[in-house]
Amino acid sequence: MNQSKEERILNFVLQNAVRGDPCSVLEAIDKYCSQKEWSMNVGSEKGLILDKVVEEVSPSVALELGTYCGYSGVRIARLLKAGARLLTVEFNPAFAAVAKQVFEFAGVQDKVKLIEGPSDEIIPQLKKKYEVDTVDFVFLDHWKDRYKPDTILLQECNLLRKGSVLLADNVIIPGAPEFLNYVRNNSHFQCTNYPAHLEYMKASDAMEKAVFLG
Ligand SMILES: O=C(NCCO)c1cc(-c2ccc(F)cc2)cc(O)c1O
Ligand SMILES: [Mg+2]
Repeated sequence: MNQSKEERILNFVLQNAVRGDPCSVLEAIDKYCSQKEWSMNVGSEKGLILDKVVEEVSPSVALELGTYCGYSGVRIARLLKAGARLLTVEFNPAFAAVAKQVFEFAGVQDKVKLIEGPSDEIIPQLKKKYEVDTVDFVFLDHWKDRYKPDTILLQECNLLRKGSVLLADNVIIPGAPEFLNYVRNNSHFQCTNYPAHLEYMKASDAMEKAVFLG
């Protein structure tokens, strides 16, 4: 049966990266997706913005919505302090299967809990089923029309605390206009825009940071 693009990316990692070396996994994915097949990983330019925000927040509990092949999950997990953890949510089972193997190859599997299913079902389970009190950092990179409803749901489930940081990918391409309007016109969020480019392309994109003020 023909391989999927995501399986081709995984195989390139297995053959070109170094087991247990997260940076080599990121480099391999960026090399494959810039030279062979474009794919929707956050990439190295926006990845540096992600790194800086994660280092600034130094989260004990990080949440990622939209795992895909695990590229941003590896980026986040490699920066977590001892004992900190990343919960990452992926709706697509085929993507989740690839991401699981990427996390294991990178050696970050002990810091990462990969949860398969729709974010609107999983978010309300985080406290009781996944033993979360509040989340310190959220990376939004899933379906763009889910950014706003899931931000509201996180608040309704009391998962945000004063200072919780949301970082959203793709607020220009594909775009998340409802989310941008929501957080930018909401007195409970302090927003910052980070202009960049679409991964592996010249087109403009941006990330938006929204700090919850409580
Ligand atoms: O849909 C996305 N993510 C959720 C997947 O479950 C996504 C899409 C794109 C993109 C696609 C097609 C195009 F033409 C331009 C951008 C980029 C991204 O970074 C993304 O995260
Ligand atoms: Mg994205």
